Amino acid sequence: MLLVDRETMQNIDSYAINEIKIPSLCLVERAALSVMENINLDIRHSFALIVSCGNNGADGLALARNLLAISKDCDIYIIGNKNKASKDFIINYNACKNLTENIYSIETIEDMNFLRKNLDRVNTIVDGIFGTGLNRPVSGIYANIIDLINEKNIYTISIDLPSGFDANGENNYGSYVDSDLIVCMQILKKGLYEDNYFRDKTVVCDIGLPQIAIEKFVNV
Ligand SMILES: NC(=O)C1=CN([C@@H]2O[C@H](COP(=O)(O)OP(=O)(O)OC[C@H]3O[C@@H](n4cnc5c(N)ncnc54)[C@H](O)[C@@H]3O)[C@@H](O)[C@H]2O)[C@@H](O)CC1
Ligand SMILES: [K+]
Repeated sequence: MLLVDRETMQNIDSYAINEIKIPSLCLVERAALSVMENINLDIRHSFALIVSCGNNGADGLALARNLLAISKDCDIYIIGNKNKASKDFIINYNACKNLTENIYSIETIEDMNFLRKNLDRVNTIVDGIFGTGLNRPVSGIYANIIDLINEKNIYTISIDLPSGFDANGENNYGSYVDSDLIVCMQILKKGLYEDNYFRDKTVVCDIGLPQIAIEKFVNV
């Protein structure tokens, strides 16, 4: 079984994008579609997509765009500073803005209260807060939102990793999303494999990272 730690996955992503010149946006789109393929769209009609402004969030917004395209009910909640967002995030954010008015920034206690109330109207949460970019324990509003997701007991799909959970499985990062399903991109992360609880809830999906990029950093 092929496993990677955070640094190796970041090296593979970066080699594929910067050396092989695969557009990052294409990988994000594949990531989003691979999550979509793992959603039972016959029973899941209402979604809360909770994202921060990195590429895990870009995957989440690309998924929102694709769900909106088939007229699914989507509320999008953004945490963090959009001025520092990744370019793939911004591209998908701009498209989402033209597809729905239900996009909310979560910054204040009032925003949190709104989120707490509004989450009750959906039957599915998509967690696009952190993936392999997580490099320190979550705190502040990020921890509060993760705790709220867990409190709600709504079916929750995490993109790549449960947000707050360490890809390397080495550090106890405090709060992390108690996901029902994790759609892990391309290669299983070591931390998920080593965690009995999450391993059984994880599916790994190909997003088009080429074998030569993988073999450069992993003994296959
Ligand atoms: N272009 C790429 O590199 C691709 C990335 N993909 C997705 O993007 C994810 C990685 O994206 P990013 O590297 O942008 O990072 P993330 O989106 O995982 O995290 C966003 C940013 O949060 C910050 N951060 C880390 N720990 C934090 C904490 N505790 N509190 C607050 N902020 C914190 C970091 O600056 C990090 O860059 C993957 O897990 C995957 O879902 C895939 O879509 C494939 C392509
Ligand atoms: K996530």
